[in-house]
Amino acid sequence: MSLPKINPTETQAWKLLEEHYKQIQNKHLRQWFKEDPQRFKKYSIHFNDIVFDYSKNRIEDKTLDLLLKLAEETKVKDAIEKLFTGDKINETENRAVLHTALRNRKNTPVYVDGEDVMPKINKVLAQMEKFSESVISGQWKGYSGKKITDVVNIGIGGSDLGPLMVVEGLKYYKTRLNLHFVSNIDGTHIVETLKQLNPETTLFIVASKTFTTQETMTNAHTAKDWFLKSAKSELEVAKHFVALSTNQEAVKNFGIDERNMFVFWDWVGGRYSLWSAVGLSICLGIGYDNFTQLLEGGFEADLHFRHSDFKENIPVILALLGIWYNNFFRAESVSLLPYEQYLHRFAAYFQQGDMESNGKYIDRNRQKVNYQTGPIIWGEPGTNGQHAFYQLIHQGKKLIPCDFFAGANTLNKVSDHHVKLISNFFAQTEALAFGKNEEQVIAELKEQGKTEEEIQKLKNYKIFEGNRPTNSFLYKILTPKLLGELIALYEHKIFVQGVIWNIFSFDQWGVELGKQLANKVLPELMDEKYISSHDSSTNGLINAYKDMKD
Ligand SMILES: O=P(O)(O)OC[C@H]1O[C@H](O)[C@H](O)[C@@H](O)[C@@H]1O
Repeated sequence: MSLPKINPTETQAWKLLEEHYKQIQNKHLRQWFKEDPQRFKKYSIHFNDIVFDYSKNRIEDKTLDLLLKLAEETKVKDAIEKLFTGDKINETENRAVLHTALRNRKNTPVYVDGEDVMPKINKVLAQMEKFSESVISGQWKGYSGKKITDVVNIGIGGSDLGPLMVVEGLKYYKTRLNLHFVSNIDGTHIVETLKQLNPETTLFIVASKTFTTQETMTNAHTAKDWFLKSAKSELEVAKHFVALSTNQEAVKNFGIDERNMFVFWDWVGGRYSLWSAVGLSICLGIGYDNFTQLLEGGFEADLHFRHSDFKENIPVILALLGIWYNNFFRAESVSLLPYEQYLHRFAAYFQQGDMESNGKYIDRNRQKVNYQTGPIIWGEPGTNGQHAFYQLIHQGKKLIPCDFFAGANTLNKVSDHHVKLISNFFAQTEALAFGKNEEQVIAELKEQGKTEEEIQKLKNYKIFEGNRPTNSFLYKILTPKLLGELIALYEHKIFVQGVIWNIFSFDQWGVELGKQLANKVLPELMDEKYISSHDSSTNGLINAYKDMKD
């Protein structure tokens, strides 16, 4: 059974939301907060150690009722069950979507084509535990008998961004190993990484779901050549190279011992794979126990998502608010702003998670949609962003809904840094919502002793309209479990939006054309002959390249 194929704009809820939007589009958050002092209580959800406050959104009870009705009419509840029970909801690739099974800590059976996948998941987890413990403890030795000190994960996209974000995010829990990530085909990436490393003490993880990705294969070969220059014998490769993949044949052909292969399956999407064998670099970076805590967090968020009433359901509410701004206010982007330096790759990770999942214009009926789908995701950690792009969020012409994240406690207590950090977080969401009106600006300028003329000259520039919506995630402290929760909540937000937009969130055909054309262009760059087989711009650039290169 597949997902329903309902055009959301044809639902009754959508039409009512359009009407409702017209009525409230100019209403100010100041007004809403004045009318209802209970807004925070009403529009916030507590889940484990997280307080999720969505009261600073341009909504009222009716908005939420209609959005929930939209979820009902587009059959989100059924879709959630299909996701968790191994239905082949990735229809264009005829695959189930079961990253949730990878973190199913209760171990209840999950079936794909009649087979319970839990035993094989557990087998790989046990392999990951044993391997990571032996490398961390130093029992695993390199070819010259030394302990491993550095681990290089070679992968790209989902085989890079997830583990990189988590290893950075949980650096506080670091093991003695130093983790490095090489993704780019630009040789600079691997060259600069290898410069710091000793082949005798370096372990390479080649992470690729397909084991055919150009970047990863090229980097893996370069790493192997570099290693063999010092190790001299192919036999030593087994001590320094492991593979994470679904493609056993290609791993063997690369020369990696099958015992050093950690498998996963076609029902794990690349951008959802950090919970699978792709998490091996996480196990090495923060230890297996912490990795299981991350899984535990993901699992608890899954239970919350699957079983909570939609009114209390963080991913569902996040998704509906996103649709409210994306499709009715016509906002084009969402900014993710962690006030937590460790989460500096969080937005980059969800750029792939969200934009590769929902950046689509063909619906589940194979037709072009007549409404907006996935937003642009971007962001940087606070407070850096405040000194860079917040000007546009506060006073620009574009509406940019923002999600803020911060811990009530820090892992690095140093003088009064944390309390200052947090004061900025609270202040920003307050400023965005309520702004500063003309009266306040004039009073402020008067107090500064400005003349009437000076006040007239300056005042318009100093007014903040406000009414900029934000969500806030305040959590107790950043732990592996907390990060697992946050990631899974956002994964499910993406899922719910894809269901409502009637698109297929788990394929990524849009990345193919560029790859195909690059393969066509590559041989054309190999000689000096000018080419004329493309359009004039592409020909011009290729021929200019031929003139310019040494
Ligand atoms: O893990 P791999 O098979 O090497 O794929 C790496 C990446 O390749 C492609 O560009 C896909 O769009 C991504 O979803 C994927 O994560």
